[in-house]
Amino acid sequence: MVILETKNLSFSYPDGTLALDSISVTIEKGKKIAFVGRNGSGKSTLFLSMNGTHRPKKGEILFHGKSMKYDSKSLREIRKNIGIVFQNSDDQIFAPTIYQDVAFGPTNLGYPKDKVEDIVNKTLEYVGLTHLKDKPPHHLSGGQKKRVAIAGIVAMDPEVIILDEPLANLDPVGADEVMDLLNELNYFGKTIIISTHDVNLAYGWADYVFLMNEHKVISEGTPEAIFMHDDNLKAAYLRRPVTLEIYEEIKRRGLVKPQCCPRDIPDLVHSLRSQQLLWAKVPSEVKEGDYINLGILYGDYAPDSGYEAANCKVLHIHEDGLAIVEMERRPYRAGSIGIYDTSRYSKDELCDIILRDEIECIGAMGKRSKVLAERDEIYLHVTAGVVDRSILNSLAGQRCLILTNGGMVCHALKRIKDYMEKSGINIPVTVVNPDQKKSESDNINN
Ligand SMILES: Nc1ncnc2c1ncn2[C@@H]1O[C@H](COP(=O)(O)OP(=O)(O)OP(=O)(O)O)[C@@H](O)[C@H]1O
Repeated sequence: MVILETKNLSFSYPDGTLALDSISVTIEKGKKIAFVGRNGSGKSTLFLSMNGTHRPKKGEILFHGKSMKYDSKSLREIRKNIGIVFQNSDDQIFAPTIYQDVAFGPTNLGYPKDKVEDIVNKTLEYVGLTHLKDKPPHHLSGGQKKRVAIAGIVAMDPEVIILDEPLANLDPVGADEVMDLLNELNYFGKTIIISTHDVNLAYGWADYVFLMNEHKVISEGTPEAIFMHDDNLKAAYLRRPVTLEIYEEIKRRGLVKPQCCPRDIPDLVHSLRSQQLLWAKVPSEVKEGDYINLGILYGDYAPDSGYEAANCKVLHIHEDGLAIVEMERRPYRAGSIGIYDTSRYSKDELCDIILRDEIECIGAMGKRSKVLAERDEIYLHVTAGVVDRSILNSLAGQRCLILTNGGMVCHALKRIKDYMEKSGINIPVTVVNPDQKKSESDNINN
């Protein structure tokens, strides 16, 4: 279903600078959309047009199929439903305290005081800023300010959230936290639109990509369709994403399956091709006939087993120290992934599960789970890219546990099941503390 649309949209600034030149885009509801283009290509101007801040010189914008109007009542309605998070958080945050800042939107919408209080408290908890609510925003770090700005928009419960360069000036942990938040919002049905020059982010994250250059959309499509074609990237002065760059290099060496389009590390690992004989550099003490462990490959090697560590027999050592080695199949079971739902958190239960299941790798997704783990001194091995990292670790035989809550439980399960389906590798995965009441009622209903 289309939620937002622009038709032949053109816009020039009062000084005559043309910023948008006949832009026609269609945004599907519930999708993750990235506008990618170099500086000055028109992304920010397009976003400000999409929420009615800029009035187009030509063309129109449609929200739910209705042409945007510019009287104050219509604009208020549009801005409630299409929220923008600016690139620079200081342009967005202005109230004396974080609480007041987040309360600004809902108050302006005319909600009663107790409703505003309820919304702000829930939103601050959601973005993990409750403990800072009475602080002045200018004392916060860049990542915290970004979360306040997002909270201010989320508090109005818009259908579409637009973020201009959401990761600009954030450190890797701050960036991961913001992306976790956006994924969660999208999982609960929000349409998320971002602008970025980061091709890796757009390629790995988006469902659909628009490439912009010189005030125009020059191509659009799935990330695979856009980023596999150098012509597209050249035209927009962009580079190829790193995962594709690595894939192409190892493809040239015949080490991967052809026609893959890896979007993340698990995809890249899965694209590796089986090889029976290969050249390898071996330590000087190794003799012909020895076994050495060269690493881990799986998939084609052992289609019936979940996982395989490839041990290699050294057949011949060449005088330059390189050896021809033959891979031997040594199937092992994959590790496992447990998901612990922290909305039913109990420290004692969690510690029992960690001991009982001999968990080797614990990751936390979402602010609430991280805060609980920190409070109770549960050591977290992974705090970013938690699902992918757990998949990779479980493929290497580890027993992993993901702490998360709410809709992210289903999100993590889905991501792992999608990977299993795509790769044909079976990773045991369960919610280790299921909702008893819900499972009983599910049983009754079934
Ligand atoms: N207030 C303004 N007055 C005049 N020209 C402007 C103004 N704001 C932006 N422009 C011009 O409009 C064009 C599009 O700018 P815009 O900020 O939309 O691009 P962008 O893709 O968001 O860039 P960036 O990636 O640097 O944020 C540029 O040529 C820019 O110089």
